[in-house]
Amino acid sequence: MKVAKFGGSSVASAGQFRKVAHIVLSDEQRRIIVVSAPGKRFKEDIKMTDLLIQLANKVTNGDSCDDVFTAVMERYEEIAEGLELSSEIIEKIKADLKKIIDNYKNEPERLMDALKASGEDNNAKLMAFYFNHLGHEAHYVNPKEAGIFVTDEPGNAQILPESYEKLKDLKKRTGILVIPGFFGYSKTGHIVTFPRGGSDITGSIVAAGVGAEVYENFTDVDSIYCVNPSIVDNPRKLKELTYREMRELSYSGFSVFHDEALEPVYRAGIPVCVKNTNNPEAPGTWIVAERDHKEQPIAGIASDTGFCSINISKYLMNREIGFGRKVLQILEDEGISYEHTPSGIDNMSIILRAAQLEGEKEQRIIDRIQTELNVDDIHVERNLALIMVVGEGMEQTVGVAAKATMAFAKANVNIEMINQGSSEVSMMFGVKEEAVNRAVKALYEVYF
Ligand SMILES: Nc1ncnc2c1ncn2[C@@H]1O[C@H](COP(=O)(O)OP(=O)(O)O)[C@@H](O)[C@H]1O
Ligand SMILES: N[C@@H](CC(=O)OP(=O)(O)O)C(=O)O
Repeated sequence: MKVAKFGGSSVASAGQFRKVAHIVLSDEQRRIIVVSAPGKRFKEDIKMTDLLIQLANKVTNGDSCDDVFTAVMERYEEIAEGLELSSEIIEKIKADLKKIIDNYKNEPERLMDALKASGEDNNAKLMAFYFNHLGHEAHYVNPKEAGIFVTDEPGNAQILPESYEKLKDLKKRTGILVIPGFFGYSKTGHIVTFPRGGSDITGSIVAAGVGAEVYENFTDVDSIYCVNPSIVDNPRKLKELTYREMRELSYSGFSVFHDEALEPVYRAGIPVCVKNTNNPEAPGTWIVAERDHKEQPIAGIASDTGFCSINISKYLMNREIGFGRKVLQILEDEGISYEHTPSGIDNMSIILRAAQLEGEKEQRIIDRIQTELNVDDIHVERNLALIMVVGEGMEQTVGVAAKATMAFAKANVNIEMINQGSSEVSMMFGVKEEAVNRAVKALYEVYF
């Protein structure tokens, strides 16, 4: 049995629905499919999830929301009409949306999650309806019925382990099962969404639950490339990646696959195949436990912007037992997660996503570190980008770092910080945001 997830771009229009049906029906092992909400049809288009977020915000703020409601409905109408489906399904979707707004209009967090989830939920209903219309047995399966139980953290759900036992029952069912991605149910029965891009997570959970032979992740590119194709034209395609490599790369900027989607399939030993809905004949990229890395020690280069660094100096910091813990405790008190903490004898830097450090919070943290730890200097450096060079062969290959520093020098990029050694498969470089694409291109030249 195969579990196939179709991303937003794969289910964005009637034409894309047809391609999905063709792919699913061409292999009888593709028994369970997970769908996202309609994604972008063209570059400037708005994803359904973003429309639904706008809708939730308007309802919460008491603003008129007729325009966004209409825009949401138009997306489904366009798909249903293009597939020549009866209007009955559209009426159901409209009624469902109205009910959500009515039920949760005074609970902003629940409203947001329920509306976000409705994007995938209604698309799954539409997809199952389409298969039926084509004369095939297909069933929409709600995540509660499937057994996807999650923590009650709105917008940030995590799977509860007991889900896996219940998910096994899906194997007994007949026909094509269509499950909406992106959300599960809390133990108290509330809809809770995964982080953005989380339909990949649903697909992985379902694949692990039913012990699928493969988890196929259908998207809009022929493969995973060794570098983001919007930075380098026509980069090298990757045939294979290990789970470890993919986790590091997706966490650090390869948005094609969600980093949290690897854990369930990794634990269950299920290979992932990333494929293109628009070109299903292409072999795609396999994510597996091990790969032969002799020929290609470096798998990829990922990058992301929007980081900052809290730089702290204190003379004799090295003698002060517990200094690092106290700094991190202050961040924990403020609910802040950090990425890296490079340190020297009298210095420590904490690198984190800049969006977490805004307004009063920033000042409060600086004041606390200053007064409670009596530091000599503390300042925040903004506009940082992180670049991650990732590869299983990195440890056994001499000169990986040297190649990178040479490439940076040639491209006139100043390295703000380096972190190597804590992960066996990656090396991190911090650079100024304005230099990041130049730096990535230079790295691509030396490694590929
Ligand atoms: N290294 C990479 N390899 C392939 N695609 C990448 C990479 N890094 C970023 N991407 C982007 O990921 C996109 C696919 O992911 P996403 O937009 O989430 O698709 P979907 O609509 O299938 O969920 C690609 O169109 C591409 O722009
Ligand atoms: N629709 C959700 C979840 C998701 O996974 O979407 P996509 O498959 O388009 O990345 C989002 O936009 O975040």
